[in-house]
Amino acid sequence: MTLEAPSASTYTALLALVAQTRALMDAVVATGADDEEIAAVTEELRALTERLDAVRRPPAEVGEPRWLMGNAVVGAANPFAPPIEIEYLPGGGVRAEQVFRPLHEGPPGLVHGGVSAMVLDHLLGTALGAVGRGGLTASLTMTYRAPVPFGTPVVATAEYTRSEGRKSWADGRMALPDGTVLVEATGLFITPSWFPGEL
Ligand SMILES: CCCCCCCCCCCCCCCC(=O)SCCNC(=O)CCNC(=O)[C@H](O)C(C)(C)COP(=O)(O)OP(=O)(O)OC[C@H]1O[C@@H](n2cnc3c(N)ncnc32)[C@H](O)[C@@H]1OP(=O)(O)O
Repeated sequence: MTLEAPSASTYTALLALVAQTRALMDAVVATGADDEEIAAVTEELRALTERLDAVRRPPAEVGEPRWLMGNAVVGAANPFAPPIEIEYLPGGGVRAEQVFRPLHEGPPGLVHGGVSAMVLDHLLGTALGAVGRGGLTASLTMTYRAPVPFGTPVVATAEYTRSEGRKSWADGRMALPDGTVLVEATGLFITPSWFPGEL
């Protein structure tokens, strides 16, 4: 069964809910509230969680209108997503600029290496999707050259490099706006034999 896209008003309401939830997550990471206040907020959150949980939707299939809304990197409906907005470059390849937050912390004051890998994995996959070579990540190799800061813009780019049958490769990197490379990634993606190949 195809899941319809949400109406414009539901979409707008959902974006507001997600933005508020992201703000909540940031506040939780940084809070210095005492135990009584933490317990009181937890109770309020329990009630809110029950209200939303009472109306669940089934997960979307690949290519359906909602299929990337729950995505952990770009999902409009996913508070965990940084979120990343991807730009398709005219000469091929993709680009995304983002400011990471304390929510993405690994070593104190720096972005977690797994978060960098998650973002670059998605960007590599999108670069391949853009040239009709969509697939699942089979392997991802990361090279961490310098720490990724939060609170300041970071630019990620990726592009298709080559294919052999169902296997395709892409390269990507994260850099400071002045071009200083922080992290590099190369990935092998495989179009599963079950995938019809049309999005
Ligand atoms: C579904 C499409 C979506 C399209 C979307 C496009 C839009 C884009 C937007 C979203 C962008 C998201 C980007 C994030 C993408 C993830 O996060 S995907 C989630 C993480 N990855 C997974 O869950 C994948 C789990 N693994 C699998 O499902 C299966 O192992 C795979 C990768 C589909 C391969 O299975 P298979 O097709 O049965 O592979 P198989 O026939 O055994 O092997 C085929 C060939 O690949 C080689 N191979 C297989 N696995 C490996 C490996 N790990 N390493 C090296 N070589 C390997 C084999 O040796 C063989 O080589 P040849 O003999 O042909 O030379």
